[in-house]
Amino acid sequence: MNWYQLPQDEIESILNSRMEEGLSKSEQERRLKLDGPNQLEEGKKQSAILMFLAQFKDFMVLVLLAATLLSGFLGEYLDAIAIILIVVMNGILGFIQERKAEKSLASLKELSAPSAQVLREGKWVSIAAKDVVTGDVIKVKSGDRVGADIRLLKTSGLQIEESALTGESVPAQKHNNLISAEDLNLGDQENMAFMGTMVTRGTGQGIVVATGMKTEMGKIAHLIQTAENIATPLQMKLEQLGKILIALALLLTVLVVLAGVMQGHDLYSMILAGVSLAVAAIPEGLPAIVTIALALGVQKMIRKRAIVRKLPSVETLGCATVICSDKTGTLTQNKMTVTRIWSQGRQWSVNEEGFEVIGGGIQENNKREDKLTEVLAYAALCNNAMIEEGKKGSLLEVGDPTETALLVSAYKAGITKESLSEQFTIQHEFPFDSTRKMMSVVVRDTEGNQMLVVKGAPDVLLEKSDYIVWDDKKQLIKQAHKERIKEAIYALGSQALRTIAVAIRPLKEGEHYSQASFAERSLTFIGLQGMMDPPRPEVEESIRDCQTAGIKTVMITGDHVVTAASIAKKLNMLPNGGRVMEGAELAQLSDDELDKVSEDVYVYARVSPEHKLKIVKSLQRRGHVVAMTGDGVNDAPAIKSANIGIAMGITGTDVAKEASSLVLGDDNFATIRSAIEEGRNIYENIRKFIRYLLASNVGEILVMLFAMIMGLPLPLVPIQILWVNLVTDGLPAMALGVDQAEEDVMRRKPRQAKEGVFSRGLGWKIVSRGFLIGGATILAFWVTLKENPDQLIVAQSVAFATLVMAQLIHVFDCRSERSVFHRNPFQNGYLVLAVISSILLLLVVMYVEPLQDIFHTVPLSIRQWLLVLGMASIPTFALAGFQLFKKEAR
Ligand SMILES: Nc1ncnc2c1ncn2[C@@H]1O[C@H](COP(=O)(O)OP(=O)(O)OP(=O)(O)O)[C@@H](O)[C@H]1O
Ligand SMILES: [Ca+2]
Repeated sequence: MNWYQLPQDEIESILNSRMEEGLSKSEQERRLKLDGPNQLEEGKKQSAILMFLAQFKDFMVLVLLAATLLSGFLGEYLDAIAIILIVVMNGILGFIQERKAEKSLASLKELSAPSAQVLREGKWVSIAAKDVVTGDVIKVKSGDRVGADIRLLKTSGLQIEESALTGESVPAQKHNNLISAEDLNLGDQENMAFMGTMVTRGTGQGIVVATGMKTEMGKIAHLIQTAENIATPLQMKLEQLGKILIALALLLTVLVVLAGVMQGHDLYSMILAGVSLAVAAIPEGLPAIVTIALALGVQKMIRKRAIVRKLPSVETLGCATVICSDKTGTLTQNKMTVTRIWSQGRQWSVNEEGFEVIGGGIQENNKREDKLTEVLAYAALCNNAMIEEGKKGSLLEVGDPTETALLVSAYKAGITKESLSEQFTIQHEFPFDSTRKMMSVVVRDTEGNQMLVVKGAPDVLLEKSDYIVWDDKKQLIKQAHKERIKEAIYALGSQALRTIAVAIRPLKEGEHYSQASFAERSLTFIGLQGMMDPPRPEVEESIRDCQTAGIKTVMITGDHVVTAASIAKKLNMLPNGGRVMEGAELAQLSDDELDKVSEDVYVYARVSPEHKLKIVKSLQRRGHVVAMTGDGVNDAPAIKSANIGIAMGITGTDVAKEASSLVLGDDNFATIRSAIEEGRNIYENIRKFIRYLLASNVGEILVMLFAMIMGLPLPLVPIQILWVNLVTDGLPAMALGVDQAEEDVMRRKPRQAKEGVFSRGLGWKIVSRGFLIGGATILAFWVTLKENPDQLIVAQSVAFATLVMAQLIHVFDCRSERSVFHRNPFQNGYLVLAVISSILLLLVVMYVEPLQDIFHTVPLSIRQWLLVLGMASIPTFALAGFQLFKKEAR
């Protein structure tokens, strides 16, 4: 038996569910326990223990452990145990960092989980797709990803793209009829919808027949294991860089060992020191900290309602040079109110009380004219929204704001859907789509006359009109009429009003069309309604911020040119000399022609979603990094090709969201701005700790190298090197990863997408500060050794303290691209805490007696501490002070 061969009643009885009712909440919960969640199983995750052990698989760590064991056998128990402890602690630190990174990534995935519409005891509710069970009555619409296997029992123009299952990329037409054939393959089961496929058109309802791994998708799921967590470009660059750094660190270490042996140090202690140095100098923590910085930044973005779906886009965000944004709902509030009505050359203004003729001066409040009634009634008839009288005379509105606005204007004249339904029954609907820019219904009145009622974009409707009602008579439309209508459209549009026109066509008995393009022609033009959609208050400032940040903002809208341009002006998006281009013109231009002008266009009006792709491509050819918003199925290609594809969280379809790398939880333009700011900041933070970590490592290596070259004894013992690495690489580096943005991040030009890790002077800063850290430390060591020639341990303690303090001071310098004097050092509380605890740990190993033995330290005198602090300040303040001096001198 196959589901597609069964009639509705049999399916209902097998699954114990009814199409009109759906399941109850308790029944759904029971079945969910029985069948398990409606999810495809993911590949096995690495267990915690394995992840912990993986921290030690590093080659140099193994060498260190081996060398330590050797020294243990040779009787240096204390040293051996201490080294092993530090290595283990290093492993724990790495483990915690990696775990945290993974957890944050997992919670990100959760956020973008899809939902489903199901019937619960007769009421439609939205639930998480993973809670859907067999027997659930479920509904899908254009733009949805199907959440389970469904036997379709009601469909309306439903088309589903099933390439994920069948390989067929042309959408399949679906219906709800019984199919009797045996052994149909999935592609031919036209009354079924399968999990993971995409609805490209129409709507459908049905009963869920399989969930989770039992679905057709589940059966092949092992073939398509999700390969998520792609590394970001920066992570990949760092991985390459990591290899170079390892090689470099090893090379320098070998150099240190060789120089030491040549200077007469004994081979064994040099090797142990060398291996410790290599372990310390290899920045093994870098990838994990990068991930943490990315993940924490992303969580911060979520709090600002920007949900990142693809981690790499966090980096790209900071490089954006153009934002192409929808108008309605993103730049404006999508709260529509009809304020003007035009019909037969007469205009009314609409306010709370009612209608008022403009220009004529005659108050006709509450006295309805037929011309007015027709425009209002037809717009309410061809309408999918609903309004209900709520408490205290307020109106509850459900549906598309454009449509509720039309219901409200009709309501003000006493026309409601209920009163209309006494007169008309709706027989068929051609739903609205942004390409046709209109919607129509076929209605029959009480006398049995059929007619088509259309509402939509006025300029488009006018093109399709052969007649007009003028002087209350239907007549052929003349040029003069058209001029009057165009004037009216222009007048409404320049007041930033969105315009909707209404038209009709009487149908002959039995005349019926299955396609909108045949039905919507030879119309009779009735009138216009103009509605206000105020700009979102925060948008103007965000647009200004973007301009200061070197980012161009472009409006792309399906709305009329004049309306679009006048809103763009209000928002300061349209500079003097900036161009406004219409979709029709855009469609005519070749790619080359468009490239010549796309730089100057700030508003694209009356565009179809398909045009967005053309705009993205052109801007990209001009070298732009493009952020592009969208919500519908046909926005998906543009969202995908944009460098940063942005989907609307509220109005967006599953398809758009899946194509996107960023979802706006509130559909608000201001959120894009915040995301870009955060994206820039995350990248800067990553640069900050790369700079800090690498400069520290360069310093560590150079101390040893200088000592060997100068023929001095070892300035640091292995355990000290390892300790420095553990303490300074851990907390302070992580605290830099969550540092506050510099005040001027949004006043800089966008970063070049191709820029290298070390660009903008970072490489120089690392080398110069590392050199100074190494130099200052060796100087402190040398001075102390001169004073106490036979007390190496004192000089080593001074070197140890100097190296640590130099790094802990330098960490504050890393917070700014300019210099340490530009920022308040106490602003980042985490960093202050990290530094204080590191200093305490330093004091502990220097002043707690049993630890002194292990760490080869002795307490220092005040004079020696002054030396330590003086030397440790040099790397940070010398250059910064010099620069400050230079600036002041200028
Ligand atoms: N529900 C509807 N029924 C009929 N016509 C509509 C409806 N919604 C919008 N229109 C008309 O179609 C035009 C294009 O609408 P579309 O949804 O493509 O873009 P938009 O909402 O105006 O702007 P944006 O693209 O910025 O969201 C509108 O200007 C309006 O005239
Ligand atoms: Ca280090």
